[in-house]
Amino acid sequence: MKTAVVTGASSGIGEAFAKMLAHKGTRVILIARRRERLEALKEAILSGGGQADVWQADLTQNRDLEAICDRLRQEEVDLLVNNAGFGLYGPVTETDPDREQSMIQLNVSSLVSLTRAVLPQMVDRGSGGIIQIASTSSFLPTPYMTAYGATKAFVLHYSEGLAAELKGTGVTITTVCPGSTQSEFAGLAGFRQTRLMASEEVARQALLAFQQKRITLVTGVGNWFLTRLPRFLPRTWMGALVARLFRDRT
Ligand SMILES: NC(=O)C1=CN([C@@H]2O[C@H](COP(=O)(O)OP(=O)(O)OC[C@H]3O[C@@H](n4cnc5c(N)ncnc54)[C@H](OP(=O)(O)O)[C@@H]3O)[C@@H](O)[C@H]2O)C=CC1
Ligand SMILES: N[C@@H](C=O)C(=O)O
Repeated sequence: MKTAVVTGASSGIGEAFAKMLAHKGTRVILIARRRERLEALKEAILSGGGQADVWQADLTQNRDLEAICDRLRQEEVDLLVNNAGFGLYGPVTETDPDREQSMIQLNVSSLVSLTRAVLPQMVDRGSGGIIQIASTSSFLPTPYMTAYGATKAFVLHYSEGLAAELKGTGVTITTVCPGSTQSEFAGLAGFRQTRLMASEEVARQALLAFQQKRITLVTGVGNWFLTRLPRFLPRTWMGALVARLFRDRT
């Protein structure tokens, strides 16, 4: 039986990944802070005949992160879904600096640590891979979600670089860039989203792209066009355009 690790499995896109992977016969290791949510998900998976384990952790806390990385080094991991993340909406001068640091820690540093924890064993075996959850925001400056967009730009560049480094090793990295998706994300970030895709649809497209060894996936045709705009418009225009779209989104 294959083993997949899903961070941020207690809601939204991560929960959808966990359910889908378990349904396909993969054992899933569920990581997030809210233990009761993870235990309920584990029960649902077990009662459907699947296998799941709960590893509760706050991935912004070094002690928790290191403990998870140690456990991962001792597991045979076939797939890591680096999904845990959150956003922060508002003018940079008005957002909470501590929350911003936590976001950078979770969206960037933890993702890198978890990636490094599983990669050596995958390369040694010559199999397995990682799905990294970035965003359509990875491609554009995102005024009013400025730091969030920058964290997701990091995820895209880091992961595409890694994918190229790993060519020929048997290990693949698929970076998934969702647009607005139904989950707890917008409420927690403090803004309104429009034209939402279901979390299940994001997970479904992502698993298919991973299976096809695609390097990058933008979910949805409209989102795909949005991410291509910077090729045709000056970067300063992109910033101004997104500022108009993102202003007054509370
Ligand atoms: N929804 C959207 O519109 C989009 C989302 N994304 C990305 O998708 C990913 C998933 O978000 P989504 O499902 O939408 O949002 P949710 O808020 O529904 O899910 C976020 C998940 O991350 C977990 N998480 C948050 N903080 C921590 C932490 N400190 N330690 C461990 N786990 C944590 C949460 O669990 P818990 O609170 O229990 O710890 C939760 O399971 C994120 O990386 C997000 O940036 C990208 C583009 C668009
Ligand atoms: N790309 C999204 C966030 O990551 C959004 O459109 O809200």
